[in-house]
Amino acid sequence: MLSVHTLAKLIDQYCSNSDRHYVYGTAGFRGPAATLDTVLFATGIIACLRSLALNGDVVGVMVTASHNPPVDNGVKVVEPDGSMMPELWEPLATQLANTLAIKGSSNERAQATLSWFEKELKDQLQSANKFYNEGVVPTLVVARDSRESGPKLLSCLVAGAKELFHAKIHDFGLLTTPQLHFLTSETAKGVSNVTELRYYRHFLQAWNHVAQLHGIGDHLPTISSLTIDAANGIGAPKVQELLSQWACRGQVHFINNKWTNPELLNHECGADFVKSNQRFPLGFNDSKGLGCSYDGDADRVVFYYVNESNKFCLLDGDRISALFAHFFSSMLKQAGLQSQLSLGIVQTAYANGNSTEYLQKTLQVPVSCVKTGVKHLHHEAVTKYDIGIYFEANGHGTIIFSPKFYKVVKEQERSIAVETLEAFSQLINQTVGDAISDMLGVLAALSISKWTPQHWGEEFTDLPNRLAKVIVPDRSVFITTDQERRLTKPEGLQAKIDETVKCFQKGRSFVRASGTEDAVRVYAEAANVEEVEQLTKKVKNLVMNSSQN
Ligand SMILES: CC(=O)N[C@H]1[C@@H](OP(=O)(O)O)O[C@H](CO)[C@@H](O)[C@@H]1O
Ligand SMILES: [Mg+2]
Repeated sequence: MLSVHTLAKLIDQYCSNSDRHYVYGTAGFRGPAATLDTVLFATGIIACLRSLALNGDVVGVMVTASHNPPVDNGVKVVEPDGSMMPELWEPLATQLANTLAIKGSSNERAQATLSWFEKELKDQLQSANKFYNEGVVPTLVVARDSRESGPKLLSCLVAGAKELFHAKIHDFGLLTTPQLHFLTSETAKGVSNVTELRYYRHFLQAWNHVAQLHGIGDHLPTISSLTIDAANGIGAPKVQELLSQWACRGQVHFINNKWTNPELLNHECGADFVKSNQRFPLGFNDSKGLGCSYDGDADRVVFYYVNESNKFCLLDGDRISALFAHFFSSMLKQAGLQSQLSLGIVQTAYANGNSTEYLQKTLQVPVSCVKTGVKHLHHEAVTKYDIGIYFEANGHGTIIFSPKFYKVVKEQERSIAVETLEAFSQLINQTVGDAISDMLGVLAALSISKWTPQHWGEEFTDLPNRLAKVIVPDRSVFITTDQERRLTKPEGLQAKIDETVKCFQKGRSFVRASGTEDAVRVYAEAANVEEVEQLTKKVKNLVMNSSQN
């Protein structure tokens, strides 16, 4: 398919990083930007092979490291329908990046890569090979977040895809991650000349529809103001663009919107900072209104407000699930569809125990627990429910509506509730969690339910909880089962955790290796703050001791 000489030349030019080990994990490849050019080159090839395996269908590529520090970057590949690249392909991406990065001359690296192609293209990638030989050209849509390293890294990806595959590439420039997912899927549907404007038009139209059904004019009825913290990331100009046409824009303040200053990205602001530190982002001073924080690529959102006792109250992913669960069960009842359409929530083990109890006992909505990582939540929501609501506690999530949902709703006699269900399925970006679209969804649900932020926050009380990290010599020895809630290895550790947890009221704790950081995570919750601190400390010690043995 290509000569050693050509590939070696490209390696010389675009793959300065070698003698490293890379893994395509939960969030694609991630790491310090200076170590990633080979990875980006490899990802260009993988994206092209994926497109070829789909007979030239559109594959998306997003260059971002989300909430990570500004010096990091990363990349992930998106399917034509806007979902993540299938898990089966992840090891291929890992192998290719590591083959291109072997220690050796560019000729040796090129040789190794070509042998890998020979071997792999004969097995898993047969269809890609077939279409390649038939002259099919891969199609990619690409974009990046606001990081300084983005343009250079993207050029490595584009070089590989163009020189080796003559790929057709539509470069959208700067986008949020969910915009890229959405526009990939629109392009794949065959819409011609897809531009960024399509995204804004779609979500504004959906908002206007919901607003008109419920008489929401230019003022959100249950909040006095909305402060948006865009983590100094790419979400800032994008949400500003969308909201410039929004009827309720008069109520909005922006903070941390200095996206052109890359050093400020995620610095003391953004969804991850707010959720991890349980405090306001820098610059927040709206004690009467509702605050919301996006992460660096605007695929996560959390909300917060100040209560009467002047206390910071976080409304995280679990709360967003709870709000939507309440809203949709009520709409289904009003539409008389509760027995025809199934509604369910998908959480991970990190969901607060009281949120699960509220969903199951108070709202009587089924809850599934799956492994960490959006792809697992997404899969469960798609396969199990007609309206599948999924949010990680950190604010990443969306709602998925099944084909049956659309069929049933279409056949239904028109009513406000039926039309609201329909309009909401447009207001939510179903391809992936989207801070901007989720924010509009939350504001609509609050307005329609007549819930103030306080009301939302007081539906249930979170159990005190802690999320801690332990650095161990080798995190791969921590093997889990039962949706990551229990350890099977290191041997004996789970029994010790169980013994410890028993001593705490409402105690729960679990340990798992992070998929995105070189660390083991320890989660604990208990009836009060003192107990949760103690429980966390004890379990952390157990983890540390098990690693020393
Ligand atoms: C506890 C936690 O927040 N874990 C995060 C984090 O995964 P880890 O595998 O825990 O590192 O990054 C993922 C990707 O962004 C996100 O999906 C997930 O929720
Ligand atoms: Mg993100």
